[in-house]
Amino acid sequence: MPGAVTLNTRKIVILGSRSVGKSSLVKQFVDNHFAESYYPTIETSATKTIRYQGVDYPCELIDTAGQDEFSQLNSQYAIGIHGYVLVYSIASRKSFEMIQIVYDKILNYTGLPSVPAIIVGSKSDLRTSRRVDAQEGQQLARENQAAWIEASALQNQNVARVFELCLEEIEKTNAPPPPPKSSGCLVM
Ligand SMILES: Nc1nc2c(ncn2[C@@H]2O[C@H](COP(=O)(O)OP(=O)(O)OP(=O)(O)O)[C@@H](O)[C@H]2O)c(=O)[nH]1
Repeated sequence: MPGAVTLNTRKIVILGSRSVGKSSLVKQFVDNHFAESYYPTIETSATKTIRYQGVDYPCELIDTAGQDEFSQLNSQYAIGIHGYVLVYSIASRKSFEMIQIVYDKILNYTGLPSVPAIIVGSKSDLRTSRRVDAQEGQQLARENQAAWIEASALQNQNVARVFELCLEEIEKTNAPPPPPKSSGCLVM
């Protein structure tokens, strides 16, 4: 049933500064379409099924308005959310610096030590205007136990990977802990 909420439904929120390409990533992923024109988002939601380890997960992708350091995190983006796509533009240091601020707001709101997340360096096609090195993105992700990738909605590069990796982060957290290692010694 289209749009039905099932046990497998996962809610993913896309956050980041204004104009970093959040809507463009979602549009490219869901509709295979890229628009040059810029319309600031208020909030939209789209659904697409993503497969992970042979299981289909209908994912609700919640595309948000751009944040700045003064924006308050809407409670809707903290409660009942399974995973986060945190987007900066590789051509904007300010948008990169916003990632930690937004991530900390999520932790603050949820009271959790970490949440399933992927940090995305968007507009990777803008090579000559690059202001954030790949290594910096990777390090930020490591520090926050998040995944990381660079993507271009314009060139449709790594766009599907963004959402697949986010789902992977979510399901890693949901996975039961591995069985304890056998010591080779059985205590009866
Ligand atoms: N070169 C390039 N431009 C992009 C890319 N993705 C988005 N853009 C452009 O960047 C501008 C902003 O894109 P949006 O997707 O609307 O950005 P947003 O983050 O949703 O913006 P807000 O709704 O204000 O938060 C638009 O003019 C897009 O065409 C990309 O991968 N490469």
